[in-house]
Amino acid sequence: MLASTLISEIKFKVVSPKNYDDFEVSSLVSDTRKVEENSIFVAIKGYTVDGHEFIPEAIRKGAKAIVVQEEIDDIKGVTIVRVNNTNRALAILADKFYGSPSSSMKVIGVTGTNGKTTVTHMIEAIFRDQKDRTGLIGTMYRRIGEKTYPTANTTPDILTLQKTFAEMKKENVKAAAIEVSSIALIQGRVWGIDVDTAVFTNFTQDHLDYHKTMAEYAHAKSLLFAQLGNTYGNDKTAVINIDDEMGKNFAQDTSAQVLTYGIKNDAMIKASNVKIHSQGTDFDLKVFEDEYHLHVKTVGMFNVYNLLAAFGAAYANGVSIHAIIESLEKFPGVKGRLQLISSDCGISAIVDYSHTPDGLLNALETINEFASGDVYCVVGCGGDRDATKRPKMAQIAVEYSNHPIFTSDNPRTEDPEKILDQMLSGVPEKNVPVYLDRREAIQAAVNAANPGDIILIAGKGHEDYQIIGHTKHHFDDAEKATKALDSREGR
Ligand SMILES: CC(=O)N[C@H]1[C@@H](OP(=O)(O)OP(=O)(O)OC[C@H]2O[C@@H](n3ccc(=O)[nH]c3=O)[C@H](O)[C@@H]2O)O[C@H](CO)[C@@H](O)[C@@H]1O[C@H](C)C(=O)N[C@@H](C)C(=O)N[C@H](CCC(=O)O)C(=O)O
Ligand SMILES: Nc1ncnc2c1ncn2[C@@H]1O[C@H](COP(=O)(O)OP(=O)(O)OP(=O)(O)O)[C@@H](O)[C@H]1O
Ligand SMILES: N[C@H](CCC[C@H](N)C(=O)O)C(=O)O
Ligand SMILES: [Mg+2]
Repeated sequence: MLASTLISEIKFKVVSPKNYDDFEVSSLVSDTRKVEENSIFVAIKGYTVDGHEFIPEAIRKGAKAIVVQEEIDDIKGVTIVRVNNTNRALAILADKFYGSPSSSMKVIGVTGTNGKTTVTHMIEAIFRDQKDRTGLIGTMYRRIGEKTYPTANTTPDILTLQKTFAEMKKENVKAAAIEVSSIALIQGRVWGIDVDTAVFTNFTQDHLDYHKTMAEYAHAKSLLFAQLGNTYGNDKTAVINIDDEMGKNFAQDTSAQVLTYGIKNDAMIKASNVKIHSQGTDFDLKVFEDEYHLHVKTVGMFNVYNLLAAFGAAYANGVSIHAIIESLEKFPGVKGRLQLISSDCGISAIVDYSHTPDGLLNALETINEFASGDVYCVVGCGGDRDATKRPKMAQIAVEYSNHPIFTSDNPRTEDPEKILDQMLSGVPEKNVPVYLDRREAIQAAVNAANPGDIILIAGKGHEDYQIIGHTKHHFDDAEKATKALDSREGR
């Protein structure tokens, strides 16, 4: 594609020199480490560094045009495009450069504090069963059909995102489910993505290190719905949990058509008579006036909400009710979400990715529904993340389990002892055992438990690593739990 074709996409800009030499663009990049001959380099002001500082490097490596938001001196042989906001320019350029791939498929964006990964996997499963080629982008991976690719963020940066959609288009993907984090919404990582259906799961505390207040966090989440569709009638749909107060606001504010779901309130898609067992859940489902009964493999009230969300997304995209129900009934769950590790010694471990107060509360309430013995809870909190979650998660572990054990999650660059002290500050009157080493905490729970007891290992779910400082070490809760339970069997 010619540079002039791309540059003309940005309406409001200053280009110097005015009569620049056109060239065939080899790549569009925002990271100088990826610049090659004939790249366009977009300088982004980041949280750690300012991309404008790397302009000399970009030019050395062969960039022929630079997009900036600061005034810079002319550079011989280089076209400079100055805009008001380089993030926005990058979104416009990326969509054009990759040929607007998201417009060629159904895109379902899922946002909310908890449940995004679970709901996107449920949606993927429904469309797969329709024999549609599917795409999935989220915390665990990017997946196109059967192929998975690693990912650094829950919602990737705009270039990775557009590149992934371009690959999906090439692979003839018909429906893609994508997790949209609040941080991504604030940073404009989904600008230019043609989202057809926006799903809201729930709103509780997380990420206050980043958003500072719950109001700002809510504003971030609202953007997905505010940005959906246009001010005229359209075919976009917002699928909204109406039992959540914030959901009511989003339903009120979007110009898209709204499909509501819930259990407590009068929703278009409504579950009732929910019965939770250790191996599954039963409930009645009403879709407008029609009634159905579901027996699903996923456990817990919160998963009923996730199922309703996925149902809504598929229904909004024309999948038949019977087909959706069939897919949801056989959905096996997601790795690290209430993942059961059974053993011959009669003690069960459950690995769960609950890393927010509400997530932990839900996981423990669900386990308490079917636990016949005592409940242990091994839990820690991540470093370089919302510190105000720590005392709250500690309180929930103490209140909703018989035997809380505190340990490290991903300390990242924080001192793990300080994180544990902040957890303990939430339960000053309790004498909770503390193990800095997560493996030892899991082993201690297994050693102390009796047959019939359940051990919840919360916070890291599918993660197969522990981040200490800037280094990722191999660590897998399920693997450690299996090993500890095996050692117990041998006794
Ligand atoms: C705070 C935050 O969101 N940071 C994100 C941000 O990084 P940053 O602003 O620090 O980038 P930077 O290092 O300052 O670089 C600025 C610019 O200079 C460029 N650069 C940099 C170095 C160089 O040599 N040359 C160069 O050109 C960079 O490519 C970039 O364009 O942009 C990066 C690229 O898009 C992200 O990967 C990174 O996410 C970091 C890893 C992160 O931890 N983010 C978390 C907080 C996050 O986004 N989480 C959400 C929610 C999780 C959930 O709830 O599931 C997520 O969506 O993952
Ligand atoms: N609908 C829900 N409501 C409340 N808690 C939930 C819900 N769904 C899942 N959880 C809890 O939150 C944990 C994380 O679930 P999931 O990974 O699906 O959420 P997520 O929104 O993708 O999280 P992240 O923000 O890390 O991407 C689960 O292990 C479970 O304990
Ligand atoms: N996507 C979430 C994951 C948290 C997982 C937990 N194990 C932690 O490290 O805090 C985040 O980045 O906040
Ligand atoms: Mg997720």
